[in-house]
Order: sequence, then C-alpha cells, then structure tokens
Amino acid sequence: MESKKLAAEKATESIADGMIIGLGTGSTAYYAIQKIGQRVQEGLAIQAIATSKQSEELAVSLGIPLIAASDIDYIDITIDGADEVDSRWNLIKGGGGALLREKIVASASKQLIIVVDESKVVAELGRFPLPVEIITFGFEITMRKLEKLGCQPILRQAGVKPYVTDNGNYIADCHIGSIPNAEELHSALQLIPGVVDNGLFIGMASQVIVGYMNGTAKQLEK
Ligand SMILES: O=C(CO)[C@H](O)[C@H](O)COP(=O)(O)O
Repeated sequence: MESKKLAAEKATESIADGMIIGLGTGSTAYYAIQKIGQRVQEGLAIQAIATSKQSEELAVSLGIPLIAASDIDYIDITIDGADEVDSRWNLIKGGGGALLREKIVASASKQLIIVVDESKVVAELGRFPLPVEIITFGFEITMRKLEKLGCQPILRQAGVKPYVTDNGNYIADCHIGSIPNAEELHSALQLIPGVVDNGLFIGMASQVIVGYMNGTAKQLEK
C-alpha cells in the first residue's frame, strides 16, 4: 500500500553510516527493510537486528548485515509498524505476532520510529484486539485470568492449530473495545502468571510517521 511505503521510506532517511538498526515486522516495516536493503547495496554501512524470523530472512535476502543481540549494548534506530497509535504515541502492536522481540528491541533503542498508514491513528486504543503472548503450559488458566480482567481472549490460530510465536509461545488476542488507562491495563496483564508480554507499547515511540492516501507522509503531532 502506497501510504505505508511513504511512511516507511521517510523513516529510513534518519539512518546513517555506522548505525545499528532495529528491523520491525509487518507489511509497513517490510517497506523500510526494502529501502534499507537498497541503501546497503548502494554502500550504506550499517548492522541490523531483526524482530522476527520473517524480517531476518528478508534482511538476509537483501544483503543487510545482521548482528546478534549478544553483541550489542544498544540500537541506534528501530523502525517498526503498529496496529494502533493514539495521540500520546502509545501503541498496540503484535498483529503480526512479533510483539515480544519487538518490545525487547524497542527497549534497547535510542530511537523508536513508528511507521503507519492513517487508518492506524485512533483517539483511544482498544478497537484492535490486544495481542498478549502467553506460555503454552496452562494456557487455559491464563486465558481465564485474562477474561477476569475484562478482556475477551481468543487464542490465535494458524489453520487448525494454535499460532506459535518465534519464541514458542501462544498469542491470546484480547477483545477489549476501549482502553482508557493503558498503563493500568499493562501492569495488570504483566501480573498474570503465564503472560510473557502484551502488545501495549507505552511511552516507547520517539516519533510516529503517518502515511496518507493523498501521497504525503508526516510526523504525528503529540
Ligand atoms: O506489531 C506488529 C507485528 O507484530 C506490526 O508492526 C503490526 O502488526 C502492524 O503491521 P502492518 O504494518 O502489517 O499493518
């Protein structure tokens, strides 16, 4: 989609020689990785760390040099997509199932640039079902606890089997409707045994670039 591409390519303009770059996951991050690959082929000297096996394979196919998480202390810039962004730049992520690695990489990044098309910008988070990564052991118990928090959790499927993340876990997509207090919900979710992480990214984005149908891309004002 052109508006995703516009936002993603604009974000890559901040990348310079010598940087360590976090590569996001999803159809918008895909365009950023493609552009980074093109610039690497033209001589840009960077190293990258991927947030999913899918993005890692794409990076390798484009000749982007990868670096292991164990070999870095920080990441200069990560470019990633989101499923929802509110006016405070809080996010729902994980529609592509990569939320855990995305959050680890984001947390080690000096700058997290979020790239979205205009359909992702919302007044309040929660319309998009919140992905929660859960341990497979006792997942039914964990799902019941999620339900008690007021979510309607649906175990994500891949065909006839549960979807399994790159980390070997399941994802419960929690239908909430609206999240008036994201900080509170985030803390409550993290207290449930069996929850590894959830798709709320609070206060992590340094910039949000939105691509519009009219062919422009600009930073979302806070
Ligand atoms: O969080 C993610 C993957 O876990 C993605 O960034 C999110 O789902 C947005 O994807 P897309 O750019 O394809 O709309």
